[in-house]
Amino acid sequence: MNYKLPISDKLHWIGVNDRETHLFENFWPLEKGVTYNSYLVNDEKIALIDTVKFNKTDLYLEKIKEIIGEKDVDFLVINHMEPDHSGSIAAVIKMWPNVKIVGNKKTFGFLKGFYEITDNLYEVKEGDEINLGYHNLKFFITPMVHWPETMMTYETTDKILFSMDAFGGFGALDGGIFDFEVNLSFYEDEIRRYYSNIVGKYSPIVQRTLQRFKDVEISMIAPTHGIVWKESPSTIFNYYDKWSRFEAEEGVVIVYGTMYGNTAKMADYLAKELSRNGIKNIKIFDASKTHLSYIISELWKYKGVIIGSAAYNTTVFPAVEAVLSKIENSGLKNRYLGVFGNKSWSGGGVKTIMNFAEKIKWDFVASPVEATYSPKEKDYKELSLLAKEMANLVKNNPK
Ligand SMILES: Cc1cc2nc3c(=O)[nH]c(=O)nc-3n(C[C@H](O)[C@H](O)[C@H](O)COP(=O)(O)O)c2cc1C
Repeated sequence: MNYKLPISDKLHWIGVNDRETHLFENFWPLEKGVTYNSYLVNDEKIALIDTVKFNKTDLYLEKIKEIIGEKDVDFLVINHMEPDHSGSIAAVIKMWPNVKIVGNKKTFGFLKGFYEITDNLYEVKEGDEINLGYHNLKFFITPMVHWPETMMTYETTDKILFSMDAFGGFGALDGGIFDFEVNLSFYEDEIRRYYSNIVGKYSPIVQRTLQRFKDVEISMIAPTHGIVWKESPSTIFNYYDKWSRFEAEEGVVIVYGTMYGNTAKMADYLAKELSRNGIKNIKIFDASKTHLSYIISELWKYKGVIIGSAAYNTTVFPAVEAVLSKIENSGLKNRYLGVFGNKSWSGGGVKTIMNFAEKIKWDFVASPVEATYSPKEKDYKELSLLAKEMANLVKNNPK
């Protein structure tokens, strides 16, 4: 069986699709799977760039042998030690015991910690190069994008950036591996879901890292998940630039938690009023129904956010609490925030969201609207005001 899928003369994509795993990092839904991308440089010297998760090791080794036959692997470059990429390192060493393990100082702490691997280490520092023949690898140390040991490998002859998790996304590859071979809208959404949930917390560092690459010519971006950007690497580079600056589009996301539907009624009313005020991109999410990763992804896209909750044991509804906690942890900035909710006695939902609002320091819009038992005429009037003010702000003030 021929697994070869060259991406240029001597360079092969030897990634694998994983459609069995339900949850990435045992938390993020993988409705359409994920890839673990690895690359093989079959030059005078042979190098692997990153490996794959342990559940795909056999297939991975088979792919390498299919291309290099009985030859030896000279270098294994480890851009990132997260186990979905480092999970086959031990198997590679077992198969090709002379392989030199290329990483930075921090990489080797992880390598010993996870796998007790301490031999044949080849340490690289910022700007170091390894010549393989035609291809030449240069290393950029990029700590905290999104782990301490992360680095990127730049191939200087053909100007290819092996960017590890940066620029990657969820979604298995169903045939095409390049940007020009696939329906991009699906992958772009999944790249934003990946960015916002996995990398987004480190946005200020991502932004500084992007600046370092501003003057580096890049003809292809080859990440460790998802598609390879060959036709238009600037597209994904510009998305990352925008997302890491928290720049957002005109639109409003409404997230709510409800038990018996009264808070949902308020959410629908808000959406109708936003629409009446000219907002076209309105996304409503029941926090119990939609996994928070999809909600966070939309929050990263749109300027306006309205969060509502029924009171629940003196606090906010649990599914909304999870969203608030994730937003706070992600460090998302520069959004407009409206708040609403429902109670039958002490309240607690709106109060908890207001505490969150104080901490998060987004621009607060109108007064919070809290109904009792169910929304009444007075509450609807207040919701109309909130929607109107939100619509004006997101339409007129770029974020
Ligand atoms: C398990 C549970 C806990 C609740 N805790 C509170 C509470 O602490 N304070 C309060 O005012 N209402 C509380 N309520 C009442 C609801 O918040 C209230 O009836 C609200 O109108 C429900 O909105 P919903 O129809 O959107 O679910 C609780 C209801 C349930 C079922």
